[in-house]
Amino acid sequence: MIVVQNVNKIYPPHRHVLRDLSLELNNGDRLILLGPNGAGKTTLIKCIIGLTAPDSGRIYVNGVDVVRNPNGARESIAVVFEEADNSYSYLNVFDNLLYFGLLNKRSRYEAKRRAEQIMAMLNLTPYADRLAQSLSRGMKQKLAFAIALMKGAPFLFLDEPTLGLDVESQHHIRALLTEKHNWWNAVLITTHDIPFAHAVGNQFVFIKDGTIIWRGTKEHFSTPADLETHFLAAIRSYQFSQEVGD
Ligand SMILES: Nc1ncnc2c1ncn2[C@@H]1O[C@H](COP(=O)(O)OP(=O)(O)OP(=O)(O)O)[C@@H](O)[C@H]1O
Repeated sequence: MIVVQNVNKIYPPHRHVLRDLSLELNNGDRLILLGPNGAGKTTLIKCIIGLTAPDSGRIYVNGVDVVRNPNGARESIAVVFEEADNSYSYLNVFDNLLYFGLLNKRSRYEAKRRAEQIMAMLNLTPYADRLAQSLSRGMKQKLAFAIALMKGAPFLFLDEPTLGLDVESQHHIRALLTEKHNWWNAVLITTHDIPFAHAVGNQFVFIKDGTIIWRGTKEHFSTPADLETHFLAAIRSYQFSQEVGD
């Protein structure tokens, strides 16, 4: 379980990016963070994985205090940032996966088995012998996702996972995220892709100006269009109340 309590983040000198933000990520959650550009989604992820420290508030990852022990907390989270390139360009796809499996203290046999499973799930098997440097942008994005899965962490964070992916690759990632398996306990996803969010998410958090303006479950939206309407209405009413308050 991940607990974020009353987190504030201010980039110097006065950029207040997260404002008293609290949320939980529980086992089984596929939590979608939806928010306009600059809302603070990536900053929130960076705070949770200990890449940047909040100015106030607490964050616990399976009981580990992220500010006091960022490395301990990070062990439990696999992250794929937008347009991530975490692969070794001079290794082929399979060797990249094998390498990261061994790095994460798996036996050679286990790392090989997992790499083969992940390649099959993401339709990367035909590319197993291709050097990472020869892959297209979208394929590199899939490889970054596959490498994150090799970590076998209980929490998976994906920042804009469908950006730049073709329709079939998006389909593979969507299927993998919604299939029943025990590869991770919970996933947190930032995206601007409403159909993807609707297909994958079971929990939704709308964020604007570093504040959570709405949270709820998938039951609120029967279609992607419903989700979009609800999201736009939440953003507009928040703007309205801000203006009234000014
Ligand atoms: N290192 C930094 N120093 C100063 N300001 C920053 C820094 N990183 C981000 N910001 C600012 O903080 C705000 C929130 O950025 P963040 O990347 O968290 O938003 P986001 O919701 O992920 O946006 P997007 O949807 O565009 O990816 C933005 O105004 C951004 O310019």
